[in-house]
Amino acid sequence: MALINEESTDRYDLREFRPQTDDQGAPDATTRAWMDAVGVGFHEPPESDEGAARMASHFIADQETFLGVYVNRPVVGSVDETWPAGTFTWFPKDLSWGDGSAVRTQAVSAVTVRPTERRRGILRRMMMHALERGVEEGYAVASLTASEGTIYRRFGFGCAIRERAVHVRRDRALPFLAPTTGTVVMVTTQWLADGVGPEVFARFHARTPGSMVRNTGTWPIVFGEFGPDGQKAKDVRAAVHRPEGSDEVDGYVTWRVVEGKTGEDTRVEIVDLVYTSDAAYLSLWEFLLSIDLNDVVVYKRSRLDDPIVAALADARSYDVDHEEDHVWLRVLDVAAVLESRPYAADGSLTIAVTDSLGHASGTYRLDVREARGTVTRLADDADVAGSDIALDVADLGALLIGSVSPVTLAAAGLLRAADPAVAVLLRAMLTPPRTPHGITYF
Ligand SMILES: CC(=O)SCCNC(=O)CCNC(=O)[C@H](O)C(C)(C)COP(=O)(O)OP(=O)(O)OC[C@H]1O[C@@H](n2cnc3c(N)ncnc32)[C@H](O)[C@@H]1OP(=O)(O)O
Repeated sequence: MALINEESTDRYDLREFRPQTDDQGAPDATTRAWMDAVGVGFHEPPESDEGAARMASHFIADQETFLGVYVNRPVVGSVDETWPAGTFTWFPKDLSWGDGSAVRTQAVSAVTVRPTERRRGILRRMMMHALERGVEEGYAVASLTASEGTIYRRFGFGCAIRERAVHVRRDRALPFLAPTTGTVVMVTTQWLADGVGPEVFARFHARTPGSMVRNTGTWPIVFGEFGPDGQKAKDVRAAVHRPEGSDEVDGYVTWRVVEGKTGEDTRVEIVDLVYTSDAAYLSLWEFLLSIDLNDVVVYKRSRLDDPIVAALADARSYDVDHEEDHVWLRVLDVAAVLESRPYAADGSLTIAVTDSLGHASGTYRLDVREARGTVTRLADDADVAGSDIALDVADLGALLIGSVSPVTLAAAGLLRAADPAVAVLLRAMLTPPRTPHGITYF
């Protein structure tokens, strides 16, 4: 397809800035224009003034850095006079290794380019700038959740964790094959939001490989304070689980019931399911499946190895509707990220990393003793032929959480192992403390 607008090297101006609000809490003109442009990119209606003020306060709380790409000499009357043609943001976000430790990632979001300016290199320019700034700011890894599956590999991102949208038919699900323990009670969403909910999430995050901390703006949505449309969500309900004989909440669920039209299922849709024990996860599912006057329980953030399948009276009541990529990781500093994660087995191997953008290129030696890794940079270039393992930086990102196996990547032709046993060793070393589960989009 021909470019809609003529190519011109000085057509654009890239600007980096922090979101700002005035005395009344309203976003300043530059911030508001950036937000409106993001809305255009994602086909969302403009925010009300109240919604825009709330969102701007969240961006500031999350320490976001905005990029805007502006059209120089805009045509009179065009939106280019106020809105950037390209938008991009990054901010710090911890990724949990599941043993209580985490690595700070450069989280990337709100990537949009206006349709009239697409495929003219605006995304590439913003990404190059952001990753260079990420290196300057000391990030070992960048992260994102993607709108499409084929955009980000070219920039060195690999899909490190996948997720499933599932539904469970109620009529064949219960009783579970093994009895559950503890108690489930309904609570108000306000009570959860006031402290218990975020506190339970913090414990989930610490013990769950692949969990990412939440944006400030995620909390009001999971507790029904606002729906995705910015209006109060009156239909969100909540329940918590406590272990037998304990006052401490070890899991919660929020959900809404969506009534089916004639001939359609009525659905219990899980909004947020957060657990700090297997018992809590199981009991909350059992509770949801026991709610009368509906046909299915729907969950969009299921992990690949879901224990509910084994627990159900009839495992065929569980169906996967869709599976796709969840969190993508882009290694910026190989030594720092590999030294930040725990390991499940000792071992030593050399790894050659190719990176078309250069940030992670090199040959490295990873030595793991007593669950901690030490990385030595052996060469600036990737010694592909002389190393135990050779792979692209995107595939190193894919391996990081331990959800994707090096043996699988070798079978896919993406990882070269001098000896197949080395891929098996690396798989054992990278085994996460428990099944990775990401439940947070950003
Ligand atoms: C983390 C997030 O925010 S995910 C959200 C991403 N945004 C969206 O999906 C909103 C709708 N889409 C858009 O706004 C734009 O089309 C974008 C942001 C996806 C792409 O912006 P553009 O400025 O057109 O991309 P740009 O011209 O810089 O292209 C860079 C490269 O990506 C490729 N590319 C661009 N868009 C896509 C796409 N949708 N799918 C696959 N490849 C793509 C280009 O072919 C180009 O490849 P090359 O450099 O290897 O030759």
